[in-house]
Amino acid sequence: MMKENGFIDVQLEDFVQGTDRPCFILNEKGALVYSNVLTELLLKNHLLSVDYLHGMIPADGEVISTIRVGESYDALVRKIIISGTTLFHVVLHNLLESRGVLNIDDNMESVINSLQEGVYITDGEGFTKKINNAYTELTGLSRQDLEGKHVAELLSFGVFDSSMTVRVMKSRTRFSNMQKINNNKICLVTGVPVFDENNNLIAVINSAYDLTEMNRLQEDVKKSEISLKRKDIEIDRLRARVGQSHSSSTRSAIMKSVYKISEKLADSDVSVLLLGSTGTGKSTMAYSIHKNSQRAKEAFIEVNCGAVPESLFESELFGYVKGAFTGASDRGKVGLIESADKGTLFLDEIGDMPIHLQVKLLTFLQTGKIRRLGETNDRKINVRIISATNKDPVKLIEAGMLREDLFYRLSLVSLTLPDLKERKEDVFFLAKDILGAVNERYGKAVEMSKEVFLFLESYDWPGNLRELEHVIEQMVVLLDGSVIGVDSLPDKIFSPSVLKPTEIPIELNLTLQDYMDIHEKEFLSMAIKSEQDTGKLSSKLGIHRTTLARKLKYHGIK
Ligand SMILES: Nc1ncnc2c1ncn2[C@@H]1O[C@H](COP(=O)(O)OP(=O)(O)OP(=O)(O)O)[C@@H](O)[C@H]1O
Repeated sequence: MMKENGFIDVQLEDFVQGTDRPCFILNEKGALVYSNVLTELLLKNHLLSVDYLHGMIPADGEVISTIRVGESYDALVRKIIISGTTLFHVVLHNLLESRGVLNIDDNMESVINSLQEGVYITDGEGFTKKINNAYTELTGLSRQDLEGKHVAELLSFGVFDSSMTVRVMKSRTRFSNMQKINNNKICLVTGVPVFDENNNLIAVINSAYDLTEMNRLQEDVKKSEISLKRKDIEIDRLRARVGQSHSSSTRSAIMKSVYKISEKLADSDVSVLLLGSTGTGKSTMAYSIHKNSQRAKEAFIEVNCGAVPESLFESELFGYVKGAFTGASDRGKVGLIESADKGTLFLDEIGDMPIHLQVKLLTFLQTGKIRRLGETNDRKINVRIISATNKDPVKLIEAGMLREDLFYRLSLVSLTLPDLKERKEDVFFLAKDILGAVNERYGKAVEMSKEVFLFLESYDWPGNLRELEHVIEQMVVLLDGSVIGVDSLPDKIFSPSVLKPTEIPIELNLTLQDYMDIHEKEFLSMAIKSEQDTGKLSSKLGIHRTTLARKLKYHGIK
Protein backbone atom coordinates (compact mmCIF):
# COMPACT_ATOMS: atom_id res chain seq x y z
CA MET A 1 0.00 0.00 0.00
CA MET A 2 1.85 2.96 1.32
CA LYS A 3 5.47 2.73 2.06
CA GLU A 4 7.19 4.21 5.10
CA ASN A 5 8.96 6.75 2.92
CA GLY A 6 5.65 8.19 1.86
CA PHE A 7 5.23 6.70 -1.62
CA ILE A 8 1.82 5.59 -2.65
CA ASP A 9 1.46 2.16 -4.17
CA VAL A 10 -0.03 1.63 -7.60
CA GLN A 11 -3.28 0.13 -6.29
CA LEU A 12 -4.08 3.20 -4.19
CA GLU A 13 -3.01 5.48 -6.98
CA ASP A 14 -5.40 3.76 -9.39
CA PHE A 15 -8.16 4.18 -6.89
CA VAL A 16 -7.68 7.86 -6.09
CA GLN A 17 -7.24 8.80 -9.71
CA GLY A 18 -10.10 6.61 -10.91
CA THR A 19 -12.72 7.89 -8.52
CA ASP A 20 -15.00 10.69 -9.58
CA ARG A 21 -14.68 12.22 -6.09
CA PRO A 22 -11.94 14.53 -4.93
CA CYS A 23 -9.35 12.47 -3.02
CA PHE A 24 -6.34 13.82 -1.26
CA ILE A 25 -3.68 12.69 1.19
CA LEU A 26 -2.24 14.86 3.94
CA ASN A 27 0.69 14.07 6.16
CA GLU A 28 0.44 14.45 9.91
CA LYS A 29 1.64 18.03 9.65
CA GLY A 30 -1.33 18.81 7.47
CA ALA A 31 0.59 19.30 4.22
CA LEU A 32 -1.01 18.04 1.04
CA VAL A 33 1.21 15.25 -0.21
CA TYR A 34 -1.02 13.73 -2.80
CA SER A 35 -4.22 14.67 -4.61
CA ASN A 36 -6.13 13.39 -7.57
CA VAL A 37 -6.93 15.45 -10.70
CA LEU A 38 -10.32 16.48 -9.42
CA THR A 39 -8.94 17.86 -6.16
CA GLU A 40 -6.37 19.79 -8.15
CA LEU A 41 -9.08 21.28 -10.32
CA LEU A 42 -11.08 22.28 -7.25
CA LEU A 43 -8.05 23.90 -5.68
CA LYS A 44 -7.17 25.64 -8.92
CA ASN A 45 -10.66 27.04 -9.26
CA HIS A 46 -10.71 28.05 -5.60
CA LEU A 47 -13.60 25.75 -4.83
CA LEU A 48 -11.51 24.01 -2.20
CA SER A 49 -8.79 25.53 -0.02
CA VAL A 50 -5.84 23.92 1.74
CA ASP A 51 -7.17 25.48 4.96
CA TYR A 52 -10.35 23.57 4.46
CA LEU A 53 -8.35 20.36 4.04
CA HIS A 54 -6.46 21.08 7.25
CA GLY A 55 -9.76 21.30 9.05
CA MET A 56 -10.38 17.72 7.97
CA ILE A 57 -7.50 16.29 10.06
CA PRO A 58 -8.78 14.97 13.36
CA ALA A 59 -6.94 16.19 16.47
CA ASP A 60 -6.04 12.64 17.61
CA GLY A 61 -4.33 11.96 14.28
CA GLU A 62 -6.57 9.05 13.39
CA VAL A 63 -7.59 8.19 9.87
CA ILE A 64 -11.02 9.47 9.04
CA SER A 65 -13.06 6.43 8.24
CA THR A 66 -16.50 7.78 9.01
CA ILE A 67 -16.79 9.48 5.66
CA ARG A 68 -18.78 7.35 3.31
CA VAL A 69 -17.06 6.09 0.25
CA GLY A 70 -17.94 3.32 -2.16
CA GLU A 71 -17.93 -0.27 -0.82
CA SER A 72 -14.78 -1.36 -2.53
CA TYR A 73 -13.02 1.77 -1.37
CA ASP A 74 -13.96 1.06 2.22
CA ALA A 75 -11.72 -1.97 2.10
CA LEU A 76 -8.85 0.14 0.96
CA VAL A 77 -9.33 2.59 3.77
CA ARG A 78 -9.52 -0.20 6.26
CA LYS A 79 -6.37 -1.73 4.87
CA ILE A 80 -4.58 1.48 5.59
CA ILE A 81 -5.83 1.43 9.16
CA ILE A 82 -4.73 -2.14 9.60
CA SER A 83 -1.33 -1.32 8.25
CA GLY A 84 -1.11 1.03 11.23
CA THR A 85 0.57 3.74 9.23
CA THR A 86 1.13 6.79 11.32
CA LEU A 87 2.91 8.74 8.67
CA PHE A 88 -0.13 9.50 6.59
CA HIS A 89 -3.67 10.49 7.08
CA VAL A 90 -5.71 9.30 4.17
CA VAL A 91 -8.82 11.29 3.60
CA LEU A 92 -11.18 9.90 1.04
CA HIS A 93 -13.66 12.58 1.38
CA ASN A 94 -17.02 12.60 -0.25
CA LEU A 95 -17.65 16.32 -0.22
CA LEU A 96 -21.18 15.94 -1.47
CA GLU A 97 -22.15 13.98 1.61
CA SER A 98 -20.79 16.66 3.89
CA ARG A 99 -23.38 19.20 2.91
CA GLY A 100 -27.05 19.45 2.01
CA VAL A 101 -28.28 17.20 -0.78
CA LEU A 102 -30.38 18.19 -3.75
CA ASN A 103 -33.22 15.85 -4.56
CA ILE A 104 -34.61 15.74 -8.05
CA ASP A 105 -37.62 13.44 -8.12
CA ASP A 106 -39.36 12.05 -11.23
CA ASN A 107 -41.93 14.84 -11.35
CA MET A 108 -39.27 17.46 -11.15
CA GLU A 109 -37.31 15.66 -13.83
CA SER A 110 -40.22 15.72 -16.31
CA VAL A 111 -40.76 19.41 -15.61
CA ILE A 112 -37.10 20.11 -16.30
CA ASN A 113 -37.22 18.06 -19.46
CA SER A 114 -40.23 19.92 -20.80
CA LEU A 115 -38.43 23.27 -20.68
CA GLN A 116 -37.32 24.87 -23.91
CA GLU A 117 -34.16 26.29 -22.39
CA GLY A 118 -31.25 24.02 -21.76
CA VAL A 119 -30.99 23.28 -18.02
CA TYR A 120 -27.78 22.25 -16.34
CA ILE A 121 -27.85 21.56 -12.60
CA THR A 122 -24.94 20.94 -10.31
CA ASP A 123 -24.94 20.21 -6.61
CA GLY A 124 -23.47 22.70 -4.17
CA GLU A 125 -19.97 21.39 -4.84
CA GLY A 126 -20.10 21.71 -8.60
CA PHE A 127 -20.83 18.09 -9.53
CA THR A 128 -23.21 17.77 -12.46
CA LYS A 129 -26.48 16.33 -11.16
CA LYS A 130 -28.87 16.76 -14.04
CA ILE A 131 -29.18 18.10 -17.53
CA ASN A 132 -32.40 18.26 -19.50
CA ASN A 133 -33.15 17.17 -23.08
CA ALA A 134 -32.89 20.72 -24.43
CA TYR A 135 -29.40 20.98 -22.95
CA THR A 136 -28.22 17.81 -24.68
CA GLU A 137 -29.66 19.11 -27.96
CA LEU A 138 -28.05 22.48 -27.48
CA THR A 139 -24.62 21.18 -26.65
CA GLY A 140 -24.55 17.89 -28.49
CA LEU A 141 -23.27 16.39 -25.24
CA SER A 142 -24.87 13.30 -23.78
CA ARG A 143 -25.89 12.75 -20.16
CA GLN A 144 -22.98 10.31 -19.80
CA ASP A 145 -20.61 13.07 -20.93
CA LEU A 146 -21.73 15.36 -18.17
CA GLU A 147 -23.64 13.82 -15.29
CA GLY A 148 -21.49 13.08 -12.25
CA LYS A 149 -18.60 15.13 -13.66
CA HIS A 150 -17.32 18.13 -11.80
CA VAL A 151 -17.75 21.48 -13.51
CA ALA A 152 -14.04 22.23 -13.13
CA GLU A 153 -13.26 19.07 -15.04
CA LEU A 154 -15.68 19.99 -17.87
CA LEU A 155 -14.15 23.43 -17.97
CA SER A 156 -10.65 22.04 -18.29
CA PHE A 157 -11.81 19.81 -21.17
CA GLY A 158 -13.20 22.85 -23.01
CA VAL A 159 -16.85 21.83 -22.78
CA PHE A 160 -17.69 25.33 -21.56
CA ASP A 161 -15.71 28.45 -22.30
CA SER A 162 -16.42 29.82 -18.85
CA SER A 163 -18.29 28.35 -15.97
CA MET A 164 -21.32 30.12 -14.66
CA THR A 165 -21.51 27.50 -11.90
CA VAL A 166 -18.05 28.33 -10.56
CA ARG A 167 -18.98 32.01 -10.48
CA VAL A 168 -22.25 31.37 -8.68
CA MET A 169 -20.59 29.01 -6.21
CA LYS A 170 -17.96 31.59 -5.35
CA SER A 171 -20.28 34.55 -5.08
CA ARG A 172 -23.43 32.68 -3.94
CA THR A 173 -25.45 35.08 -6.08
CA ARG A 174 -27.27 34.89 -9.39
CA PHE A 175 -25.41 35.74 -12.62
CA SER A 176 -26.13 36.02 -16.33
CA ASN A 177 -23.80 36.26 -19.27
CA MET A 178 -23.20 35.16 -22.83
CA GLN A 179 -21.36 31.90 -23.14
CA LYS A 180 -20.05 29.80 -25.94
CA ILE A 181 -21.16 26.25 -25.33
CA ASN A 182 -19.20 23.38 -26.82
CA ASN A 183 -17.29 25.88 -28.97
CA ASN A 184 -20.30 26.29 -31.11
CA LYS A 185 -23.41 28.04 -29.92
CA ILE A 186 -23.73 31.45 -28.36
CA CYS A 187 -26.10 31.19 -25.41
CA LEU A 188 -27.45 33.46 -22.75
CA VAL A 189 -26.65 31.55 -19.57
CA THR A 190 -28.16 32.37 -16.19
CA GLY A 191 -26.92 30.68 -13.04
CA VAL A 192 -29.02 30.69 -9.89
CA PRO A 193 -27.84 29.42 -6.49
CA VAL A 194 -30.17 27.23 -4.37
CA PHE A 195 -29.73 27.03 -0.58
CA ASP A 196 -31.06 24.63 2.08
CA GLU A 197 -32.61 25.76 5.37
CA ASN A 198 -29.13 26.11 6.90
CA ASN A 199 -28.07 28.37 4.09
CA ASN A 200 -25.83 25.69 2.63
CA LEU A 201 -25.47 25.89 -1.12
CA ILE A 202 -27.11 22.71 -2.37
CA ALA A 203 -27.36 23.41 -6.07
CA VAL A 204 -26.62 25.76 -8.92
CA ILE A 205 -29.24 25.81 -11.65
CA ASN A 206 -28.08 27.12 -15.00
CA SER A 207 -30.45 27.82 -17.85
CA ALA A 208 -29.01 28.30 -21.32
CA TYR A 209 -30.99 30.08 -23.99
CA ASP A 210 -29.74 29.60 -27.53
CA LEU A 211 -29.30 33.00 -29.15
CA THR A 212 -28.38 31.62 -32.56
CA GLU A 213 -32.02 31.63 -33.69
CA MET A 214 -32.61 35.05 -32.18
CA ASN A 215 -29.51 36.39 -33.92
CA ARG A 216 -30.79 34.94 -37.19
CA LEU A 217 -34.17 36.61 -36.68
CA GLN A 218 -32.42 39.88 -35.87
CA GLU A 219 -30.41 39.53 -39.08
CA ASP A 220 -33.67 38.93 -41.01
CA VAL A 221 -35.23 42.02 -39.44
CA LYS A 222 -32.14 44.02 -40.36
CA LYS A 223 -32.26 42.73 -43.92
CA SER A 224 -35.98 43.59 -44.23
CA GLU A 225 -35.26 47.05 -42.85
CA ILE A 226 -32.55 47.55 -45.44
CA SER A 227 -34.79 46.28 -48.20
CA LEU A 228 -37.64 48.56 -46.99
CA LYS A 229 -35.21 51.47 -46.93
CA ARG A 230 -34.19 50.64 -50.49
CA LYS A 231 -37.83 50.48 -51.53
CA ASP A 232 -38.47 53.82 -49.83
CA ILE A 233 -35.59 55.30 -51.76
CA GLU A 234 -36.92 53.78 -54.97
CA ILE A 235 -40.40 55.15 -54.25
CA ASP A 236 -38.93 58.60 -53.52
CA ARG A 237 -37.04 58.36 -56.74
CA LEU A 238 -40.12 57.40 -58.68
CA ARG A 239 -42.07 60.16 -56.98
CA ALA A 240 -39.36 62.60 -57.88
CA ARG A 241 -39.41 61.38 -61.45
CA VAL A 242 -43.19 61.74 -61.64
CA GLY A 243 -42.93 65.18 -60.09
CA GLN A 244 -40.36 66.20 -62.67
CA SER A 245 -42.27 64.87 -65.59
CA HIS A 246 -44.32 67.88 -66.50
CA SER A 247 -43.79 70.78 -68.79
CA SER A 248 -42.97 73.34 -66.09
CA SER A 249 -39.93 71.36 -64.90
CA THR A 250 -37.99 71.84 -68.12
CA ARG A 251 -36.38 74.83 -69.86
CA SER A 252 -36.15 72.94 -73.14
CA ALA A 253 -38.71 73.71 -75.85
CA ILE A 254 -38.60 70.12 -77.18
CA MET A 255 -39.19 68.70 -73.72
CA LYS A 256 -42.01 71.14 -73.05
CA SER A 257 -43.85 69.76 -76.07
CA VAL A 258 -43.00 66.16 -75.08
CA TYR A 259 -44.49 66.74 -71.62
CA LYS A 260 -47.56 68.42 -73.10
CA ILE A 261 -48.25 65.38 -75.26
CA SER A 262 -47.58 63.01 -72.35
CA GLU A 263 -50.10 64.86 -70.18
CA LYS A 264 -52.71 64.35 -72.91
CA LEU A 265 -51.73 60.70 -73.22
CA ALA A 266 -52.23 60.24 -69.50
CA ASP A 267 -55.82 61.38 -69.89
CA SER A 268 -56.54 58.79 -72.57
CA ASP A 269 -56.16 55.04 -72.84
CA VAL A 270 -54.44 54.78 -76.22
CA SER A 271 -51.44 52.55 -76.84
CA VAL A 272 -48.25 54.57 -76.81
CA LEU A 273 -44.89 53.76 -78.33
CA LEU A 274 -42.03 55.64 -76.70
CA LEU A 275 -38.96 56.18 -78.84
CA GLY A 276 -35.56 57.62 -78.00
CA SER A 277 -31.95 56.67 -77.38
CA THR A 278 -30.94 54.64 -74.39
CA GLY A 279 -31.21 56.47 -71.08
CA THR A 280 -33.42 59.29 -72.33
CA GLY A 281 -36.10 58.47 -69.77
CA LYS A 282 -38.58 56.25 -71.66
CA SER A 283 -39.31 53.95 -68.71
CA THR A 284 -39.65 56.96 -66.47
CA MET A 285 -42.04 58.54 -68.92
CA ALA A 286 -44.11 55.33 -69.18
CA TYR A 287 -44.46 55.24 -65.39
CA SER A 288 -45.32 58.91 -65.31
CA ILE A 289 -48.09 58.44 -67.91
CA HIS A 290 -49.48 55.57 -65.85
CA LYS A 291 -49.27 57.51 -62.58
CA ASN A 292 -51.06 60.48 -64.07
CA SER A 293 -53.75 58.32 -65.66
CA GLN A 294 -56.97 56.96 -64.23
CA ARG A 295 -55.22 53.65 -63.77
CA ALA A 296 -52.76 55.17 -61.30
CA LYS A 297 -53.96 53.06 -58.37
CA GLU A 298 -53.70 49.80 -60.33
CA ALA A 299 -50.61 47.80 -61.25
CA PHE A 300 -47.82 49.10 -63.47
CA ILE A 301 -46.07 46.00 -64.83
CA GLU A 302 -42.78 46.54 -66.62
CA VAL A 303 -41.44 43.81 -68.90
CA ASN A 304 -37.98 44.19 -70.35
CA CYS A 305 -38.42 42.01 -73.42
CA GLY A 306 -34.66 41.75 -73.87
CA ALA A 307 -34.20 40.27 -70.41
CA VAL A 308 -36.74 37.41 -70.46
CA PRO A 309 -35.32 34.07 -71.69
CA GLU A 310 -37.08 33.08 -74.91
CA SER A 311 -38.09 29.66 -73.58
CA LEU A 312 -39.94 31.24 -70.65
CA PHE A 313 -41.37 34.26 -72.40
CA GLU A 314 -44.75 32.79 -73.35
CA SER A 315 -45.48 31.37 -69.91
CA GLU A 316 -44.24 34.56 -68.23
CA LEU A 317 -46.45 36.75 -70.38
CA PHE A 318 -49.59 34.59 -70.57
CA GLY A 319 -49.27 32.41 -67.47
CA TYR A 320 -50.12 28.72 -67.27
CA VAL A 321 -52.35 26.27 -65.44
CA LYS A 322 -50.93 23.45 -63.33
CA GLY A 323 -49.38 20.62 -65.28
CA ALA A 324 -49.27 22.73 -68.45
CA PHE A 325 -45.74 21.58 -69.20
CA THR A 326 -42.89 19.68 -67.61
CA GLY A 327 -41.41 21.73 -64.83
CA ALA A 328 -44.52 23.91 -64.45
CA SER A 329 -45.34 24.86 -60.90
CA ASP A 330 -48.08 22.81 -59.19
CA ARG A 331 -50.07 25.91 -58.48
CA GLY A 332 -49.96 27.32 -62.03
CA LYS A 333 -48.89 30.89 -62.64
CA VAL A 334 -50.53 34.20 -63.36
CA GLY A 335 -48.96 35.80 -66.43
CA LEU A 336 -47.65 39.35 -66.57
CA ILE A 337 -50.51 40.51 -68.82
CA GLU A 338 -53.04 39.19 -66.31
CA SER A 339 -51.10 40.77 -63.42
CA ALA A 340 -51.48 44.13 -65.12
CA ASP A 341 -55.28 43.74 -65.36
CA LYS A 342 -56.95 47.17 -64.92
CA GLY A 343 -53.49 48.75 -64.89
CA THR A 344 -50.69 49.37 -67.39
CA LEU A 345 -48.36 46.92 -69.09
CA PHE A 346 -45.08 48.50 -70.16
CA LEU A 347 -43.24 46.47 -72.79
CA ASP A 348 -39.68 47.80 -72.94
CA GLU A 349 -37.38 46.86 -75.83
CA ILE A 350 -40.34 45.58 -77.82
CA GLY A 351 -38.08 44.64 -80.74
CA ASP A 352 -36.60 41.88 -78.56
CA MET A 353 -39.92 40.05 -78.16
CA PRO A 354 -39.85 36.72 -80.06
CA ILE A 355 -41.79 37.07 -83.29
CA HIS A 356 -44.26 34.21 -82.58
CA LEU A 357 -45.23 35.95 -79.35
CA GLN A 358 -45.73 39.20 -81.20
CA VAL A 359 -48.53 37.39 -83.06
CA LYS A 360 -50.09 36.25 -79.79
CA LEU A 361 -49.73 39.73 -78.32
CA LEU A 362 -51.45 41.22 -81.35
CA THR A 363 -54.34 38.78 -80.93
CA PHE A 364 -54.66 39.86 -77.32
CA LEU A 365 -54.62 43.55 -78.34
CA GLN A 366 -57.37 42.86 -80.86
CA THR A 367 -59.61 40.71 -78.65
CA GLY A 368 -58.71 41.84 -75.13
CA LYS A 369 -58.61 38.16 -74.14
CA ILE A 370 -55.83 35.84 -73.08
CA ARG A 371 -55.63 32.15 -72.42
CA ARG A 372 -53.12 30.76 -69.93
CA LEU A 373 -50.99 27.91 -71.31
CA GLY A 374 -52.84 24.61 -70.89
CA GLU A 375 -56.17 26.38 -70.36
CA THR A 376 -59.30 26.00 -72.47
CA ASN A 377 -61.13 29.17 -71.43
CA ASP A 378 -60.31 32.75 -72.34
CA ARG A 379 -59.89 35.45 -69.73
CA LYS A 380 -60.96 39.00 -70.39
CA ILE A 381 -58.20 41.42 -69.44
CA ASN A 382 -58.31 45.19 -69.42
CA VAL A 383 -54.80 46.51 -69.85
CA ARG A 384 -53.31 49.69 -71.23
CA ILE A 385 -50.17 49.01 -73.25
CA ILE A 386 -47.19 51.32 -73.39
CA SER A 387 -44.18 50.05 -75.30
CA ALA A 388 -40.73 51.41 -75.97
CA THR A 389 -37.63 50.86 -78.04
CA ASN A 390 -34.33 52.67 -78.38
CA LYS A 391 -33.99 51.41 -81.96
CA ASP A 392 -35.51 52.81 -85.11
CA PRO A 393 -38.84 50.90 -85.48
CA VAL A 394 -38.71 51.11 -89.28
CA LYS A 395 -35.33 49.37 -89.24
CA LEU A 396 -36.69 46.78 -86.82
CA ILE A 397 -39.57 46.05 -89.20
CA GLU A 398 -37.18 45.83 -92.14
CA ALA A 399 -34.97 43.44 -90.19
CA GLY A 400 -37.99 41.26 -89.43
CA MET A 401 -37.67 41.90 -85.68
CA LEU A 402 -40.92 43.76 -85.29
CA ARG A 403 -44.18 42.82 -86.99
CA GLU A 404 -45.57 45.75 -88.91
CA ASP A 405 -49.17 45.04 -87.85
CA LEU A 406 -48.12 44.98 -84.19
CA PHE A 407 -46.13 48.18 -84.63
CA TYR A 408 -49.22 50.01 -85.89
CA ARG A 409 -51.31 48.63 -83.10
CA LEU A 410 -48.76 49.66 -80.44
CA SER A 411 -48.04 53.08 -81.83
CA LEU A 412 -51.42 54.71 -82.06
CA VAL A 413 -49.36 57.55 -80.68
CA SER A 414 -45.60 57.55 -80.68
CA LEU A 415 -43.57 59.96 -78.64
CA THR A 416 -39.83 60.53 -79.07
CA LEU A 417 -37.71 61.59 -76.11
CA PRO A 418 -34.81 63.80 -77.18
CA ASP A 419 -31.18 63.10 -76.41
CA LEU A 420 -29.78 65.10 -73.52
CA LYS A 421 -27.45 67.00 -75.85
CA GLU A 422 -30.58 68.36 -77.55
CA ARG A 423 -31.80 69.83 -74.29
CA LYS A 424 -28.60 71.17 -72.75
CA GLU A 425 -30.53 73.96 -71.08
CA ASP A 426 -31.95 71.29 -68.73
CA VAL A 427 -28.62 69.79 -67.68
CA PHE A 428 -28.00 72.30 -64.89
CA PHE A 429 -31.42 71.66 -63.32
CA LEU A 430 -31.32 67.91 -63.87
CA ALA A 431 -27.86 67.75 -62.32
CA LYS A 432 -29.04 69.73 -59.30
CA ASP A 433 -32.05 67.43 -58.82
CA ILE A 434 -29.95 64.31 -59.26
CA LEU A 435 -27.33 65.62 -56.80
CA GLY A 436 -30.12 66.22 -54.26
CA ALA A 437 -31.45 62.68 -54.72
CA VAL A 438 -27.97 61.12 -54.52
CA ASN A 439 -27.17 63.13 -51.39
CA GLU A 440 -30.33 61.83 -49.79
CA ARG A 441 -29.57 58.26 -50.81
CA TYR A 442 -26.11 58.37 -49.22
CA GLY A 443 -27.00 60.67 -46.32
CA LYS A 444 -24.56 63.33 -47.56
CA ALA A 445 -24.71 67.06 -48.19
CA VAL A 446 -22.27 67.33 -51.08
CA GLU A 447 -22.24 70.49 -53.19
CA MET A 448 -21.03 71.03 -56.72
CA SER A 449 -18.84 73.89 -57.85
CA LYS A 450 -20.20 76.19 -60.55
CA GLU A 451 -17.38 75.15 -62.85
CA VAL A 452 -18.46 71.52 -62.64
CA PHE A 453 -21.97 72.44 -63.76
CA LEU A 454 -20.41 74.18 -66.76
CA PHE A 455 -18.42 71.12 -67.72
CA LEU A 456 -21.50 68.92 -67.34
CA GLU A 457 -23.38 71.20 -69.70
CA SER A 458 -20.63 71.13 -72.26
CA TYR A 459 -20.46 67.36 -72.48
CA ASP A 460 -22.48 65.47 -75.09
CA TRP A 461 -23.93 62.71 -72.86
CA PRO A 462 -24.19 59.74 -75.25
CA GLY A 463 -25.71 57.75 -72.36
CA ASN A 464 -28.17 60.57 -71.69
CA LEU A 465 -29.90 60.90 -68.30
CA ARG A 466 -28.60 57.55 -67.10
CA GLU A 467 -25.02 58.59 -67.78
CA LEU A 468 -25.55 61.95 -66.06
CA GLU A 469 -26.96 60.11 -63.05
CA HIS A 470 -24.03 57.68 -62.96
CA VAL A 471 -21.41 60.42 -63.25
CA ILE A 472 -22.92 62.43 -60.40
CA GLU A 473 -23.36 59.37 -58.20
CA GLN A 474 -19.78 58.30 -58.87
CA MET A 475 -18.40 61.75 -58.01
CA VAL A 476 -20.41 61.90 -54.76
CA VAL A 477 -19.33 58.43 -53.70
CA LEU A 478 -15.65 58.97 -54.45
CA LEU A 479 -15.48 62.50 -53.01
CA ASP A 480 -13.35 63.02 -49.91
CA GLY A 481 -14.47 66.54 -49.03
CA SER A 482 -17.85 68.20 -49.36
CA VAL A 483 -17.60 70.11 -52.65
CA ILE A 484 -17.29 68.47 -56.05
CA GLY A 485 -14.66 70.38 -58.00
CA VAL A 486 -13.39 69.90 -61.54
CA ASP A 487 -10.72 67.50 -60.28
CA SER A 488 -13.55 65.03 -59.49
CA LEU A 489 -14.79 65.05 -63.09
CA PRO A 490 -14.15 61.92 -65.17
CA ASP A 491 -11.57 62.54 -67.90
CA LYS A 492 -14.14 62.17 -70.66
CA ILE A 493 -15.96 65.24 -69.30
CA PHE A 494 -13.00 67.33 -68.21
CA SER A 495 -11.72 68.95 -71.36
CA PRO A 496 -10.51 72.52 -70.91
CA SER A 497 -11.37 73.59 -74.43
CA VAL A 498 -15.07 72.83 -74.08
CA LEU A 499 -15.89 76.04 -72.26
CA LYS A 500 -17.28 78.82 -74.36
CA PRO A 501 -18.35 82.03 -72.65
CA THR A 502 -21.50 82.24 -74.73
CA GLU A 503 -22.67 78.85 -73.45
CA ILE A 504 -22.47 79.78 -69.80
CA PRO A 505 -26.08 79.98 -68.59
CA ILE A 506 -27.15 83.07 -66.72
CA GLU A 507 -28.85 80.85 -64.08
CA LEU A 508 -25.41 80.13 -62.62
CA ASN A 509 -25.23 83.72 -61.34
CA LEU A 510 -21.47 83.87 -61.84
CA THR A 511 -19.52 86.88 -60.64
CA LEU A 512 -16.95 88.52 -62.89
CA GLN A 513 -14.25 86.88 -60.77
CA ASP A 514 -15.86 83.46 -61.44
CA TYR A 515 -15.78 84.09 -65.19
CA MET A 516 -12.19 85.26 -65.03
CA ASP A 517 -11.19 82.23 -62.96
CA ILE A 518 -12.83 79.85 -65.38
CA HIS A 519 -11.11 81.39 -68.36
CA GLU A 520 -7.78 81.74 -66.64
CA LYS A 521 -7.93 78.06 -65.79
CA GLU A 522 -8.91 77.09 -69.31
CA PHE A 523 -6.12 79.21 -70.74
CA LEU A 524 -3.45 77.92 -68.34
CA SER A 525 -4.51 74.30 -68.90
CA MET A 526 -3.94 74.72 -72.62
CA ALA A 527 -0.74 76.75 -72.19
CA ILE A 528 0.95 74.21 -69.92
CA LYS A 529 0.25 71.53 -72.49
CA SER A 530 2.24 73.40 -75.15
CA GLU A 531 5.03 74.51 -72.79
CA GLN A 532 5.75 72.33 -69.79
CA ASP A 533 8.80 74.32 -68.62
CA THR A 534 7.22 76.74 -66.15
CA GLY A 535 10.23 79.08 -66.36
CA LYS A 536 9.84 79.47 -70.10
CA LEU A 537 6.07 79.63 -69.87
CA SER A 538 6.11 82.35 -67.22
CA SER A 539 8.37 84.56 -69.34
CA LYS A 540 6.17 83.90 -72.40
CA LEU A 541 3.15 84.94 -70.38
CA GLY A 542 4.95 87.90 -68.86
CA ILE A 543 4.39 86.91 -65.27
CA HIS A 544 6.75 85.90 -62.52
CA ARG A 545 7.53 82.21 -62.22
CA THR A 546 6.16 82.06 -58.66
CA THR A 547 2.94 83.77 -59.78
CA LEU A 548 2.52 81.10 -62.44
CA ALA A 549 3.21 78.34 -59.92
CA ARG A 550 0.66 79.84 -57.51
CA LYS A 551 -1.98 80.09 -60.21
CA LEU A 552 -1.39 76.53 -61.41
CA LYS A 553 -1.73 75.32 -57.83
CA TYR A 554 -4.86 77.42 -57.29
CA HIS A 555 -6.53 75.87 -60.35
CA GLY A 556 -5.34 72.36 -59.55
CA ILE A 557 -3.41 72.12 -62.84
CA LYS A 558 -0.57 69.63 -62.76
N1 LIG B 1 -36.77 63.61 -65.52
C1 LIG B 1 -35.75 62.94 -64.98
N2 LIG B 1 -34.98 63.51 -64.03
C2 LIG B 1 -33.93 62.87 -63.48
N3 LIG B 1 -33.58 61.64 -63.80
C3 LIG B 1 -34.31 61.00 -64.73
C4 LIG B 1 -35.43 61.61 -65.36
N4 LIG B 1 -35.93 60.72 -66.25
C5 LIG B 1 -35.16 59.63 -66.16
N5 LIG B 1 -34.20 59.78 -65.25
C6 LIG B 1 -33.16 58.82 -64.87
O1 LIG B 1 -32.42 58.43 -66.02
C7 LIG B 1 -32.16 57.03 -66.02
C8 LIG B 1 -32.64 56.46 -67.33
O2 LIG B 1 -34.06 56.57 -67.38
P1 LIG B 1 -34.96 55.46 -68.04
O3 LIG B 1 -34.61 54.10 -67.53
O4 LIG B 1 -36.35 55.90 -67.91
O5 LIG B 1 -34.44 55.57 -69.54
P2 LIG B 1 -34.81 54.65 -70.78
O6 LIG B 1 -34.91 55.53 -71.94
O7 LIG B 1 -35.99 53.80 -70.46
O8 LIG B 1 -33.52 53.76 -70.88
P3 LIG B 1 -33.34 52.41 -71.78
O9 LIG B 1 -33.64 52.77 -73.20
O10 LIG B 1 -31.89 52.10 -71.60
O11 LIG B 1 -34.25 51.42 -71.20
C9 LIG B 1 -32.93 56.46 -64.86
O12 LIG B 1 -32.01 56.05 -63.87
C10 LIG B 1 -33.82 57.58 -64.37
O13 LIG B 1 -33.85 57.59 -62.95
